[in-house]
Amino acid sequence: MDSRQRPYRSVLYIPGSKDRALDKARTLPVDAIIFDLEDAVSADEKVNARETLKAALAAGGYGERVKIVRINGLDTEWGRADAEVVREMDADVVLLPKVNSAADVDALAAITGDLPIWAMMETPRGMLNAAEIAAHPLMAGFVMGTNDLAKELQTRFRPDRLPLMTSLGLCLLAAKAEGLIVVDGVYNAFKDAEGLAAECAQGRDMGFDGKTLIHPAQVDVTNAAFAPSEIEIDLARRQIAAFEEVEAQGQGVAVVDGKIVENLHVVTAREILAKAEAITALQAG
Ligand SMILES: CC(C)(COP(=O)(O)OP(=O)(O)OC[C@H]1O[C@@H](n2cnc3c(N)ncnc32)[C@H](O)[C@@H]1OP(=O)(O)O)[C@@H](O)C(=O)NCCC(=O)NCCSC(=O)C[C@H](O)C(=O)O
Ligand SMILES: [Mg+2]
Repeated sequence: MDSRQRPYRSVLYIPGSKDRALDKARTLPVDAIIFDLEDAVSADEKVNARETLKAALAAGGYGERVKIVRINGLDTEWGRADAEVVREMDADVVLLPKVNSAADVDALAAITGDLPIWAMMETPRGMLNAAEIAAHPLMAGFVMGTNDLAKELQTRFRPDRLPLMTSLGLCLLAAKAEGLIVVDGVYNAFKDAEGLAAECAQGRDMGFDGKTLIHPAQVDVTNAAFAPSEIEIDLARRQIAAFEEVEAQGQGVAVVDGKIVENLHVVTAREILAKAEAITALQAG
């Protein structure tokens, strides 16, 4: 599957120390999993969690889901050993928390070699350096850490997320400029499906590929929000057909539902259809 079309609608955090959750994830319809060794694991459990997670990944059963391991920061007592163990794990990606600069990414790459790296974008300095972090040759994805960001920026929670908009926008710009995957932060109230749906819709409108999740109850809402809707698929098909018709007559502009359709709109329409097909293929596989 073309990595740009690969769905990342739902990216579920699982504490690396919790056997039941590690097992449950094998049955959940998520596009990717973040196996966490950082904030979801208490200090007392950190060392054991590494071995628990290594064994779970070796046992397999996660199918097509992208396997991302979030290590502790390299400035902590666990980070270096985590990074060394990730090299021996069956992981697709290593996720580095609290990335401040491209130098932080270099330091991880010196341990993990050519394993693709994703960055937690969750510090004020990371926001200011988002472009250089995104441009690192091993960087493949950004994850918004909206809890840490809110803490560092001393913001208040607002349903419209106005206090976080500058940060979300900076990371989206940097990620899109480099062709990275970029997924939105978590919605903490995991029993509030309505609030989650509203935040997913906002994230989708802004251009995020998907959302990070903390509980299985959040999966269906998120998968639906970040998949092309039937209305979008139908419009994309009609736009392509209308454009091909006028193009055959030597013209460059079609009109669909009273709106112009030019070549650039057809590019978007084709991406929507490709994303829908990729989701269908993933669900079938
Ligand atoms: C929030 C939770 C502590 C709730 O756990 P629990 O009380 O066990 O929930 P339930 O009883 O409703 O669970 C039902 C079953 O689902 C499984 N489960 C629960 N959570 C997960 C999960 N995340 N992945 C897979 N499976 C899960 C339970 O084991 C039950 O299974 P079963 O018994 O077999 O039916 C808990 O959901 C949790 O710990 N969530 C993850 C929290 C987490 O990862 N936090 C760190 C990431 S958030 C963050 O750090 C973002 C960023 O850095 C930032 O700064 O913003
Ligand atoms: Mg965080």
